[in-house]
Amino acid sequence: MSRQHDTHTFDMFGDSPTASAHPALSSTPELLALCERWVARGWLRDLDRALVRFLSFEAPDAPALLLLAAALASHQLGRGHVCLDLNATLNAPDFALSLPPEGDDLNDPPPLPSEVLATLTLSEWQAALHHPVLTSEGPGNTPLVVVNTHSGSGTSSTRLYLRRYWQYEQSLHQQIASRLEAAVDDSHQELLPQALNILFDSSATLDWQKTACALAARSRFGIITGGPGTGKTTTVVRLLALLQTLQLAQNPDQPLRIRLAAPTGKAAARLNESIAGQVDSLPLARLEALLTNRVTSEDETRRSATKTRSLHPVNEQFEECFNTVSSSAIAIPTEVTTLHRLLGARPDTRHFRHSAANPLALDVLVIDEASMVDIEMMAATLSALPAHAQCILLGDKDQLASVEAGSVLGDLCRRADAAHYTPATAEWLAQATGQPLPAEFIDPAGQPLDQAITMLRVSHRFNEHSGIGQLAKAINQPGYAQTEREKQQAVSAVLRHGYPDVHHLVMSDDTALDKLVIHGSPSGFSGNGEGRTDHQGQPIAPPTGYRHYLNVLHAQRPRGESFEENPAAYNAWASEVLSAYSHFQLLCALRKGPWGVEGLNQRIASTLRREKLLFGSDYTLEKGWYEGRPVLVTQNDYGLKLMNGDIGITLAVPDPRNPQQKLLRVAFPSSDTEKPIRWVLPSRLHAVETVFAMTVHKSQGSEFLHTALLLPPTLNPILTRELVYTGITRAREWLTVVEAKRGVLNEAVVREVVRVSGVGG
Ligand SMILES: Nc1ncnc2c1ncn2[C@@H]1O[C@H](COP(=O)(O)OP(=O)(O)OP(=O)(O)O)[C@@H](O)[C@H]1O
Repeated sequence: MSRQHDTHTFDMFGDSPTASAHPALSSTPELLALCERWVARGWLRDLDRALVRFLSFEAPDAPALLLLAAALASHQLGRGHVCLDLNATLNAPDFALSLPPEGDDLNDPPPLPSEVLATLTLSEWQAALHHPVLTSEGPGNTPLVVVNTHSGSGTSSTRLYLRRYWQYEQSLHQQIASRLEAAVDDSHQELLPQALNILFDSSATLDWQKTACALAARSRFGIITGGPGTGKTTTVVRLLALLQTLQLAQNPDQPLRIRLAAPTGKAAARLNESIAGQVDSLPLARLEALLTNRVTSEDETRRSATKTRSLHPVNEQFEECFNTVSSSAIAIPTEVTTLHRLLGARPDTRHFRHSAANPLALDVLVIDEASMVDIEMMAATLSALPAHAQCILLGDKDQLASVEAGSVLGDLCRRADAAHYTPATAEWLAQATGQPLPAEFIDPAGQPLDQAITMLRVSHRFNEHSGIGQLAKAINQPGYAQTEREKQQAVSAVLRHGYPDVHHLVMSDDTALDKLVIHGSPSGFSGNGEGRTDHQGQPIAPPTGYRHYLNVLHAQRPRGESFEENPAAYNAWASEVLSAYSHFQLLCALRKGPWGVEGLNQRIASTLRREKLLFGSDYTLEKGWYEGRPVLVTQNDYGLKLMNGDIGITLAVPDPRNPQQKLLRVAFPSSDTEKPIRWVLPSRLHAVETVFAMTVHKSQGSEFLHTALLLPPTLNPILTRELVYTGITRAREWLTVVEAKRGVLNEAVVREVVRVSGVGG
């Protein structure tokens, strides 16, 4: 439902809405009544209504149109938008505001935004936003900020912010701009090409990983973005070795203090694991030799120098603080923390211990999974960085953004596909990396931010024979490169092509979904999914459904010994069950209704019970605890050492007081090699949900051997290109795309999340 707005219906007698306008546009009591109805229906939050009341109390003369805009700006914040975009709202009110929300049956609904705003013009709304007490166009202390922008093509747009979020955006702009302006000390940059050549094998084609390292090393702010398996982690580990080498060339006794962070505990744990593996393969000895040779030759030429410079492995105190690899002078950290911990979250306040007034003690900060960092956290983090520090963001710009307000990485990387490197950057890169840049990536009008971003473009996990990789590529083609129709055709072509790792399932009846969740529907893959090998020639386990982990659970249960007598046997069993669970995961877009997590969880539990894979009454299957119940942790619990996103499986173990009886315990994997399983009493778990079905939002940062992405039969504002992309890229080896009704996928892939903000634009 989109309509064009012009000023032709503008009231010739002034800025008030036309006579046919909805009464809530011109009367504050009517507007408050409308807000009440929207709140009662769950369309607005209490908070949104409270804001309107507060503003109308502070400024009784405020026009209803302004109050409405404030209510909607607050509503948009709750949906992840930093501000209200008036143009987008008027063009497609219900879509822009995602109303009615998911799960509303539309029985006797209150007026839809499209009805309320039907006669309103942009200029009427803009005019109503001028108010001396409530709004300003920037600095000041009004609760709201109006930002008008004019593009070169003559179009104007208006955004309304709650002041706090405008300030976050300003702070982010300033922080990034000042970091981009400040040059990194490059007195030892002549080492750069040599160190890069040690870290990267020579390549006949352009090595974007090498480019990324070079660019990130010359700036105090850098972004490395790329899809799954493009080597973000590999690159950043090499980058850290590079930065440390350049630093030690400058000052052998003062290694860089490097910290690694991620937005969630789960993401931090994942990076932790992959970094530890990657650091071992670094050519540290060759980098050290480069430094030592250099020190020696310098000393020879500068015979007058009194201080002999040599490389020492870093001292113990440094190691302890920064958890670095110790055997080398080139200290690379291996421990990843959450941003909350890094900044020093304090209970009951949104302020952190570290801020501009008390900056972090570090020289380099790497933030992984940066697409999940919201604007408030990003602004707080950049403010807490010392001026000299380098900040590097890693992430996939095309993934869904954080659930909180702001899509900072996506916004900053809007121009990353075409790179836009200036000729000066291209020349510098050619010298540093020995690789000339193709002309298509060079743009004399490139902006400073463009020069600090590298997009990794080659997936080392999905090659051209991988349907998962090809589908991700087809979905992600930038809008300027093709029409919507072309994108839909490209996506359909991948699905029709018959790639061995992708199964497209259009549900004709209910049994298809049941078969999928039980068996994984291997017959949907060529050769029943048998006989595939990975790039190292290792066999890939065929696609499975939930029967697999439940079979492991029942077949491998330790017999004869109690938990206390042989904890190792129970730990081994739980590890096998957890590993088998990671072979399959059903993802869906929605939370509510039969196609949402809630309905699907009930349905799948009943199906598995019918199959005699789960046992328990209906009640316990839906809500209670039963053996085999997989649960997802939805909030960090530092006491239990469980992180938001962790998955555990409920297992029955003999009761030590009466071994004939069973007790339920939830088994979670742990990184502690001594205690590989964390056994938790169900009663201690307060923030968990059953996870036979998981929303795509919750799946971010996780991967499953076989991922099935289920799309509901009708379109919904949640169904977008980013959601489909994020869902399919959770698949490591097997992907089933399930359409409850043919055509929904095609519609979804051409709908972009339009996160509204002024970041990056
Ligand atoms: N230049 C390369 N040549 C060959 N293999 C590579 C290269 N870079 C990365 N890889 C391999 O590709 C796989 C994925 O790399 P990596 O984990 O660094 O990617 P990523 O982008 O961080 O992945 P994710 O999306 O899971 O976060 C790893 O097995 C890694 O060893």
